[in-house]
Amino acid sequence: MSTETAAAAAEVAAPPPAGWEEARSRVYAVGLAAALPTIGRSLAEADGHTLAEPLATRTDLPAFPTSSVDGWAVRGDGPWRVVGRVLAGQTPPPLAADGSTVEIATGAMVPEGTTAILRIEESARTADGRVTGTPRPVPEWREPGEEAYAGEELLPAGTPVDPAVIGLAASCGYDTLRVRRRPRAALLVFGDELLTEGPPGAGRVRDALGPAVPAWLRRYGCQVRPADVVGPVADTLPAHVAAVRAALADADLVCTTGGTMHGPVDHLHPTLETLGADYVVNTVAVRPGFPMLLARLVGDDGRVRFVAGLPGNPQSAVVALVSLVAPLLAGLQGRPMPVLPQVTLAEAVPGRGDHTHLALVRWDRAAGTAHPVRHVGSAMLRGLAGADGFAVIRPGTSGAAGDRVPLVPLPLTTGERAW
Ligand SMILES: Nc1nc2c(c(=O)[nH]1)N[C@H]1C(S)=C(S)[C@@H](COP(=O)(O)OP(=O)(O)OC[C@H]3O[C@@H](n4cnc5c(N)ncnc54)[C@H](O)[C@@H]3O)O[C@H]1N2
Ligand code: MOO
Repeated sequence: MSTETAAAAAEVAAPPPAGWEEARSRVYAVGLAAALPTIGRSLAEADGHTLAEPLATRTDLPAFPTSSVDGWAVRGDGPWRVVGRVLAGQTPPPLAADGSTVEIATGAMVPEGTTAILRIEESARTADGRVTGTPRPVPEWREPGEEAYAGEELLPAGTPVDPAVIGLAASCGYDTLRVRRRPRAALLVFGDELLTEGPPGAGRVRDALGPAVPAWLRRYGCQVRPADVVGPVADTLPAHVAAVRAALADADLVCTTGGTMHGPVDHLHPTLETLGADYVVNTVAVRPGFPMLLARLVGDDGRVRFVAGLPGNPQSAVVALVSLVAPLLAGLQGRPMPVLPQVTLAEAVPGRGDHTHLALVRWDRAAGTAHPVRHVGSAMLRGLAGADGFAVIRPGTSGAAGDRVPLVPLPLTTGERAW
């Protein structure tokens, strides 16, 4: 069979593209089925991981009755005779007699027998040194279990570990957390036309994905070491096979850029076939980004790894990241499927026939509105650099101003789009 005939036959045999939402759910499900192993991490090293078990408090919170003010812990009616002092960190003896008091510091354990705490600034001393004053009617201490009872589940498994979670875990008595190992990702850049430095010209373009994709992957929780970014890989099948095989040795997810189509030097599909990969998704009915794919490989050790084929057009590669890679990584980390916020279109956005249209927009969070940006060709990155995400225009529809549509946010952190 000639090359042309073989390519034509492959086209005919190719399965239809997956719908965008169907592709996302399928990818999430295979990610969750291959969720990464759980490990113990000290609280200092847990940021960015995912809880593998629910967070349940190890004691009542607070663990003991705790004074919330500086003042006097009193028993019975005043004036009160001072019998001691209790500071934070101490275990006080009981207040045994009516008419007695101990000086107490904020955070100190309230002695048994205390009937009220009088604030220092609302107290006075008699000539013989006794304490007088009127305690406020509301208790000035925190009762054990007021925040949570011992054993109570505070956060479910699958919760991303952030500074607030770390602080809560510490206050509940944890030294380490059971978390999912963070995904290890690698990036292979394909394309002999790519320059890795200097201005583009004379048929050659700058590699825009080698520098950018690792940063996007890190924002989705991946570890990507500098040595995990390789390219441009020579446009030959043996070079592609060797590069993907080497990257798979360590990575849970290998992303590739370019070569997803069936052009004369597009070697990704033959590479996947050579390596015995199964397609989870092979093309998605979305514009831009149609030729994106996700394939799964099971190693001799039973370990499941993934190859995400990002199209070469730079904006399309980012569409593939938000469409396939984000749900895959959520599954691998044991997190819930990302829920897409709803936004109101500030202007009309055209549909793309029977394909989903992902349209770059700036998201005004205060107003809940999405504003289409300019310079959004799939080969362009100018619009992306001023956008917060993609408005989702469903197949067979177009977006009118005022329509409510889902938004796929870019994984930007606070302050990265300050207008
Ligand atoms: N006959 C057809 N040709 C194409 C179709 C089609 O349906 N029929 N689809 C087009 C679409 S849509 C896309 S997207 C691209 C995807 O192609 P590949 O994934 O095979 O990517 P390449 O051909 O390697 O590159 C496409 C384009 O992007 C530039 N590129 C590649 N890598 C980078 C990089 N790292 N940084 C910057 N720019 C990059 C490359 O130079 C090309 O201009 O296929 C269409 N063709
Ligand atoms: O799908 Mo391509 O990604 O439209 O440029």
